[in-house]
Amino acid sequence: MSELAATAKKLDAADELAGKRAEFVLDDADAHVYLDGNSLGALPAAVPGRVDDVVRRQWGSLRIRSWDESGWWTAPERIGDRIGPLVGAAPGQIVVGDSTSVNVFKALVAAVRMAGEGRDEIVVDATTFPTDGYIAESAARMTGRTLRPVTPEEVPGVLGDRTAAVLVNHVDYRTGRLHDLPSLTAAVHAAGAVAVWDLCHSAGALPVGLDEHGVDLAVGCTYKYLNGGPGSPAYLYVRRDLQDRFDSPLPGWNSHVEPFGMRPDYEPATGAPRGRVGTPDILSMLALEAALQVWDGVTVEAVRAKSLALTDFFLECVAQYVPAGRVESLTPAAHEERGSQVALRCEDAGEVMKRLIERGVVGDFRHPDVLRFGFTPLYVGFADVERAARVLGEVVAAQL
Ligand SMILES: Cc1ncc(COP(=O)(O)O)c(C=O)c1O
Ligand SMILES: Nc1c(O)cccc1C(=O)C[C@H](N)C(=O)O
Repeated sequence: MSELAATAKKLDAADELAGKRAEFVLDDADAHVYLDGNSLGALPAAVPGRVDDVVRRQWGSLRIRSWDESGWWTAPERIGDRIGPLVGAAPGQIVVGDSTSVNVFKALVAAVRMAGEGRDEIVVDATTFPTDGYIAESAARMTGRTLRPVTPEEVPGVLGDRTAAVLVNHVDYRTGRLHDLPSLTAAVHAAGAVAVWDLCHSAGALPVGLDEHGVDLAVGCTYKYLNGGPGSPAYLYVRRDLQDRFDSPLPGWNSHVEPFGMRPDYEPATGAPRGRVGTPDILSMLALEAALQVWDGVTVEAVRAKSLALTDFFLECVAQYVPAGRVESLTPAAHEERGSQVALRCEDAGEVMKRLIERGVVGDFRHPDVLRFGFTPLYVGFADVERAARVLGEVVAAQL
């Protein structure tokens, strides 16, 4: 056994989260190493039974009664409150529903409306996952504001009296860089603007501290580190003291103060339900609720500690196994700047990832030259990490 394999064994033996892997449906450890949970989280074992019950009993037998009797109507806020502790939000501030893209739209337009008429600029993360940029451009056009794309590092330097809202990613989807949420939020507030954070790549991987850091609005998906399943609904956080000022650009009937009054005039609900739009996607939503059970007894701090240990160990193994100069890490070495993934620049990344997947190491490729490896601490172990780096070394050596 190599020295690194022996180290992996020791680290796995000491891992307090190791038992969580059994709560997921995964192949045998020697079949696949799954390092793509930052795109689609693995299936929690509790989900199929719950979905079966929701479909057969709640829908099949109870039918319409399930809106009340099975808790369908209140699911968006109930599940929002289950996500709350994972992102540092007290109850009553998160509503689950719609996609991240739709929630980016709701949050950004509402942020511009909160900021008031005098402010004519929306600042957006220029390195963002594309959907946020596309929607910010449309939101700017619709609200008559100018869009200013800058890197997160440049944000403090462009803030001023003109800034209405700022949309930033907590963790960069390509590089895995973790942006400084507390200081950027404080800078946005000092300029009198509204901060909107996209938590897709941080929620469930590291502490976010929404309430603690006074974030105004936040959105995120649930199919990555929260393991909600393909297309599972996203969520929207509106800080409690801003909820009365949240003026939704999509005021659907589910966000009405009296939805079943069927009134022609719109009067918004109070609290988190104001972020709703239309009928919730119950099947996906209740699958997500079952998926969130894996968090019982787990703290985000423990997940973060393991995440950093996994990514550190991966970088160490890559340095040992991969021929010098073949890959270059785009992910910051400093812990305070790292999310839960490692991105390696590699000239023939598309071909290399294909070979890796053929050999059972599943990461993903991002244009034009990035190998991306996501580490989900609830089901990835140190032996997985050692194997992934070793196979990567063999694959790139063969491609030379
Ligand atoms: C940062 C970020 N925002 C948004 C999205 C996607 O949004 P949606 O769930 O609407 O496809 C992703 C990934 O798909 C993402 O990485
Ligand atoms: N949402 C996705 C999908 O529907 C298909 C394939 C990938 C995704 C993703 O989530 C991609 C992911 N946001 C990324 O960071 O690349």
